[in-house]
Amino acid sequence: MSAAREATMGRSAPEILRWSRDLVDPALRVAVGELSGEMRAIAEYHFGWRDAAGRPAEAPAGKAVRPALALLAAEAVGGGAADALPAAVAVELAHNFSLLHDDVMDGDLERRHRPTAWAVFGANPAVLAGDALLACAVEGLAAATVGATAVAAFGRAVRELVEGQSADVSFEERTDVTLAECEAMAAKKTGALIGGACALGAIFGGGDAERTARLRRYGELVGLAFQIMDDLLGIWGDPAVTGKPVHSDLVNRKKSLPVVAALTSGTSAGAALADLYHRAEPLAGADPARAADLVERAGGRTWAAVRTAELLAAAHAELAAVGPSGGTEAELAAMARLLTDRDH
Ligand SMILES: CC(C)=CCC/C(C)=C/CC/C(C)=C/COP(=O)(O)OP(=O)(O)O
Repeated sequence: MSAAREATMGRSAPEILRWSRDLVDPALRVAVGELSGEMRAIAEYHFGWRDAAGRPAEAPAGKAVRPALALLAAEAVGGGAADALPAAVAVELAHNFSLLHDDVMDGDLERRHRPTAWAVFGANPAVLAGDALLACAVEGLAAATVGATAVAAFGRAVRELVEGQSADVSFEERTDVTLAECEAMAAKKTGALIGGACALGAIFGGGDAERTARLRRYGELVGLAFQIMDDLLGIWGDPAVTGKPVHSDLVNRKKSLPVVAALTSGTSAGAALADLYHRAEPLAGADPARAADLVERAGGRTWAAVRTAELLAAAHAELAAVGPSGGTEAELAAMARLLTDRDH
């Protein structure tokens, strides 16, 4: 490890995100710059680098947690962050592919405090821009020298992400979703790419199969806890901070984890929530606020806190078994805390 790197050990999670962004942003812009015409305009709008008219902008960007985890995972196995740049760029491109598609599928009009890309450019162009980002990610990985293992890890993460999204969509039509099914869905929809970011970082950092698998597992566990937090924000998040409408998941009757925990709680509040969720008419007026209250009273929020603590403990055990080099164990632990205790 370089002397410069040794001097930066023990950083806070916000410092890590800033460090990662400084490293990754230029490479991400180059990758997106490979796109042409409308695909590029949409991608640059979505990333916050341009406005809808194509003028340079500095709109609120995503948190970029996946690239930071990829860089830290490379360091955890004794490699350099710079070695893992292609991994960091690939996972951020794949993440944004999924957001572009997700907004179309959900009909969401706002993301990161701005109109969604599809609301500005149309659904078909936004879907294609997402596809183009995914293709860029594969191109970038293929151009790096680590070979088939990295491409396979990336393919697995994206396949599981899509499988998770498919399960999520299928839940919309069901009234009997179990908590175990919901967790399995979230583990794929969100855990797989966060686990994939850690695995890819480890591969690019020269990690062996065992440490790579442990870092993947760490990411999957943290990713599931991250989704639980995301679900809490979808119910109780402050729209001014999240950049999403108030009670967004409840308005759409999303079967998020705290909601399914409440629905399957066997409590009278859970039964009242089921009546509200499963009736024919959409939630309107005071319904979403009432649903939020019922989730709370049925124990959905308490379940989320207990499960998050369990997942973090399991994640830290994986991390300890990796025996990360330098101070990366503390830094990965700091990232896990930031991901699961956040307001946006
Ligand atoms: C195939 C397909 C359409 C899949 C959709 C999968 C999907 C949208 C999963 C949700 C994952 C998630 C918590 C996103 C927010 O990430 P974040 O908080 O890191 O977002 P940011 O980049 O805005 O910070």
